[in-house]
Amino acid sequence: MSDIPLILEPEQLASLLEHEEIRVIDLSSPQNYLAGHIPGALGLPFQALMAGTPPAPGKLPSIERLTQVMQAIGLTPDTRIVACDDEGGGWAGRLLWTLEVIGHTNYSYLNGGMTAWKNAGLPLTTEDATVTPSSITVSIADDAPMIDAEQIQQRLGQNDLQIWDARSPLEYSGERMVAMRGGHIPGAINCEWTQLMDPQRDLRIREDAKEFLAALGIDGSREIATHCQSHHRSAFTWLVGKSLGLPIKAYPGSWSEWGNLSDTPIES
Ligand SMILES: O=S(=O)([O-])[S-]
Repeated sequence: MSDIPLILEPEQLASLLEHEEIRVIDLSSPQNYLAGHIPGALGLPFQALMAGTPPAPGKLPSIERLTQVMQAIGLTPDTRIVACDDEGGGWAGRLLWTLEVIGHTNYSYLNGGMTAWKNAGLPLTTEDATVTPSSITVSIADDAPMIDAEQIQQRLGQNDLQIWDARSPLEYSGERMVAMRGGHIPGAINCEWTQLMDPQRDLRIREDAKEFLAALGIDGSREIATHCQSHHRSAFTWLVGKSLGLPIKAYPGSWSEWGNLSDTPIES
């Protein structure tokens, strides 16, 4: 299973579905999942992956809760997780980022998610998937791709960290306020997450993503920290950066933390 690419096309996944180690996890809305999913795919509500508590609901849940979630999806070290969703990769990215955080790098993303799967005319089922829970224990990897507010503050001005803000231009400028304070982290580059999806190719990752990002100044010459409001949109931008081989981490506290602290530096 080790030769399966990170970014998997629908036809490639279709040919792998019979393999025991493959586990497709669908983070589509519950309605969309129930209406039809990939045979054998298990539905996972995104809330399972978020702390969910104010002011920064996008932080990681407790390690106990993460362990329960990973056991419930039957994760073992040999399980190849393939994540998909119905929105172009935000929640699927959040699952894959979480797996990377716990050191489980055996995963793929279904490129274009359920949009691409359905438009390829591949089979759907409404039958519930059954999974035998595992007894895996989970811990945070030493090299987890995570950065916190304090670490970002320490590195501001050192010129070795590039902030990639995946929110909308209005959130970035501060005209749209969804925290106590509006604006962006000083020096952050704004590249809204959906710009990395190709609507002409069923929301697959755009083929020129590397050049597109480099033209904006996100070229991997510095370590990248990506964030949004609650590390949902930025889970997709993390995944895109990862798929391009860029040195990228995510800031799960995101703007819901940074913009609600009174002493963090802000540009608007
Ligand atoms: O986390 S979020 O910015 O998508 S609300």
